[in-house]
Amino acid sequence: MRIERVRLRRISLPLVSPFRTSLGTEYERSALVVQVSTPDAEGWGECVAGADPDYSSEYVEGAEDVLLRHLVPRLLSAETVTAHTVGPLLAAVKGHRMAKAALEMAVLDAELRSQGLSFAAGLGAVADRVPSGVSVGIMDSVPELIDAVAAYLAQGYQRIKLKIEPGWDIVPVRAVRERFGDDTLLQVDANAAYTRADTRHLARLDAFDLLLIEQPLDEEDLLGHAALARGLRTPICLDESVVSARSAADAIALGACHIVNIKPGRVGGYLEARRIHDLCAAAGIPVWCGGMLETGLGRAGNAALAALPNFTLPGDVSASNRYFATDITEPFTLQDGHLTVPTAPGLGVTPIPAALDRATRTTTELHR
Ligand SMILES: CSCC[C@@H](NC(=O)CCC(=O)O)C(=O)O
Ligand SMILES: [Mg+2]
Repeated sequence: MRIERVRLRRISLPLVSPFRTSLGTEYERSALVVQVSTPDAEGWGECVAGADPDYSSEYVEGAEDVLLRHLVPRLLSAETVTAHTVGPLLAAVKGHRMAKAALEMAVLDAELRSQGLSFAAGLGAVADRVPSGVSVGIMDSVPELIDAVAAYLAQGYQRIKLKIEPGWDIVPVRAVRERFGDDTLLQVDANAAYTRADTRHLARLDAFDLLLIEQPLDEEDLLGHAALARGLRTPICLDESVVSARSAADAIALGACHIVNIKPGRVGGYLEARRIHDLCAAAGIPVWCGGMLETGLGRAGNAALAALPNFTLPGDVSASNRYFATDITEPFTLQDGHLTVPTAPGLGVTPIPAALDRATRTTTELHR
């Protein structure tokens, strides 16, 4: 395909409620929407980098800059581009995986739309709906947490993930386990808030029959996670540490994880996400689809990805209203605790122009 034009929209969507993690509190979602125009189809992508470089080194202004000055020009000057050649075309630019992922996602969307193929068909989905888990932030009190979890379970969510940090871990997890019983699927996510010195403290979480403990230590501390895995019964899951198939293979070889949270934006795109899925399947490592508070665009791609065969644990692919009162696409809604995998060509969704305009703060366009 020949890329004629790329349009970047910086958007902002208010969150329905503050989302607090060990990294801080978010009140609105800043993101970048990428629109790629080709003679055959338009393609849409979403950059998941947040407002601040706290989850990873990427942040929305930095992603916008590297897209405009280094990544998009490389695609506009190429004679033809396919989703599979985006990676090699951009390889000379080091890092910036979330920015690259957004561009590859838009090219993949345009390519699949022009072929009349859905993301699900293009990626190899084997299910037409996926179970939805939900991520629950750190709250001001245990009663407030209990009320929030009760509401999510009443909506049908299949799995509860609790954000934890030192000072908010054992007590809230015990309260949720005791209030909602042993059958509730429960896991925690520390966003790297602990250190190797916390092993004995984290081992106290073994009492609560958790599915996993997500990213307890620093993203670069694979040996620390391997040591922690030897000290705990609860499986270790990595998120921030896994940025590519290579890093997934290294983490598995070192015994640093039993489970992997796959996020297409974090690993450089849906194609690398599939490579990680396949590598984990070969190693007997189950995976699930993580979330980065995506709009309906990323949510659509993630629902398709989560339908691949080795995504055997409920992911953070929630309904749109978990975060947004109004999404920029038709909202994803929970049906019996599941999201339906889109079947229309490409992502299967497109932004609603009025909603996209309302969310747009700036628009920048680059042409061939
Ligand atoms: C720092 S908040 C974004 C990253 C976080 N994501 C979630 O907790 C799920 C967010 C979602 O439901 O999209 C994670 O570390 O897994
Ligand atoms: Mg996480």
